[in-house]
Amino acid sequence: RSNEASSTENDIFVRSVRATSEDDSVKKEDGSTFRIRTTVFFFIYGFLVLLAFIGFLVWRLRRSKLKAQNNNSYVARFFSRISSNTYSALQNIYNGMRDTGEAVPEELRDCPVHEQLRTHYMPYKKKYEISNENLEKKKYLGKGNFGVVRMGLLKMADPKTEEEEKKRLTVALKSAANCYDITQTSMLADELRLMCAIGRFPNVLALVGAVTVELRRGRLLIVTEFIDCGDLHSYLKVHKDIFEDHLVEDRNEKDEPDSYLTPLSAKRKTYLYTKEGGEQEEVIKESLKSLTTSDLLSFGLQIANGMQYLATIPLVHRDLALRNVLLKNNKTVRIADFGMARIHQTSSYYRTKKTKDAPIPVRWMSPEAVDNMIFTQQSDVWSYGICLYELFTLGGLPYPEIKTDDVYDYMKAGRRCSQPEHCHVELYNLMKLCWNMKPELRPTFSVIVEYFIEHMKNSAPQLLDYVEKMLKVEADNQRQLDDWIRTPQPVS
Ligand SMILES: Nc1ncnc2c1ncn2[C@@H]1O[C@H](COP(=O)(O)OP(=O)(O)OP(=O)(O)O)[C@@H](O)[C@H]1O
Repeated sequence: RSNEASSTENDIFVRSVRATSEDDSVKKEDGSTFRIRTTVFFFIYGFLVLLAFIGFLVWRLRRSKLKAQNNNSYVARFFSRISSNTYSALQNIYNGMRDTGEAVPEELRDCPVHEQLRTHYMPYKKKYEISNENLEKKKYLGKGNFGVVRMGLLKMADPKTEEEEKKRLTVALKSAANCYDITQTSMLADELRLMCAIGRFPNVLALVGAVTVELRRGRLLIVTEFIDCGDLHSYLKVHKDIFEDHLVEDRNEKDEPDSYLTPLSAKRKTYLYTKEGGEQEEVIKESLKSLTTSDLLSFGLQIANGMQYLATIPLVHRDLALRNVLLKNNKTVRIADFGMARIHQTSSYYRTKKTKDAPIPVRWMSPEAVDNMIFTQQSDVWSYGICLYELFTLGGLPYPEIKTDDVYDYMKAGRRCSQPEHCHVELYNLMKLCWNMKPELRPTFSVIVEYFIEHMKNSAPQLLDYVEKMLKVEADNQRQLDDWIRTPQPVS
């Protein structure tokens, strides 16, 4: 039995050995199948990756070929569309803008800048050049007589830190509506030279820089600060319904003359800055959803302030109207649009535009400017008086009851716009001074600013302080624009 038992154990042993060797051979078989499968898998995978890579290379190659073709056809289109005359005209504009380094001759120094524009003494300053790569074009903002304006983002030219690298400045980009139109490009180039000469001032739209490298191909871009709330005229019209009149009968000084400047005026009014309980009101709410007489007063002073600066250059604006004054969300304003179309008034371009689509704005123009199209600081002062009328009627049309064709005869006959409802009599008196038939008897912008300051010192001193503070902040902001265009200095 013991022999039987041991033979059974041997059998089991032999079986188990046989089984183990069978398992091994199965495992070996499995292993090699696995290896074959893996190799095939990697081979197919690698082949697919290779195919994809080749596909990508072919795509890149075709794309760059297409691009080159497009560029060539753009250049071909450009050269086929422009005649050699146009090309040399663009070359002339380009040359005319360059700084020759010559000093302005004595006799030209006090000439209005529009005169100086005809010479090469008012050059484009190279420090304003911006690399196209640092600009990103954004949405369309509007179109003027000869230019198209878009919003853009500007990258710092020479960022010093990671934070500066990421920063972007929102700007406005102005280009010619049709870059093959020599008149438009030349107006744009003149506007750029003019803006270089104007420099920076809180109530005047500031130049940030320009892209001029492709000017000989008709491409010129003026980069200005972005003023976010549109033009002042539209703002007043839209916000008419929320307007609050701060002008009240003066209850405190009944025995005093009606006005310190015009003692015989019928009404004595002052601006109210206290609530019922005697609590002090904010002079101006920064929110655009609030519009009061104080805001109108502040806008009037700011426009006069900007015009006073332009007059010192000396620059005649020629198209001063609230539609050409831009508003920022902190309620500061910028005079924009320096009347380039008017300088080119002799060109047929100007005439077709102004007679067909944009008639001469006779309601804003002084009689002598309508008569002979001669613009001076005094004709700007007349237009400023009209701006005051627009302000205090909340965007009302000057001479509303008169047809455009009859306006000239109406003002020639000595008739003027009537006193707006929300306007202090002293400010209406100022308007009438601006509308003197004799240009030499109208106040200068310096006198207008002084008049305003005097008026505010007497009736709204808090407001005067407030406006002065706002303008200091704006001057600082404009100074910082240089940081965006400052290019890396070569290491000495
Ligand atoms: N710096 C800016 N910031 C924000 N918007 C602007 C700026 N400049 C212009 N715009 C917008 O673009 C529009 C067109 O401006 P642009 O100065 O070209 O034309 P315009 O004043 O209507 O006409 P023109 O210069 O031909 O007399 C303006 O009405 C304004 O709404």
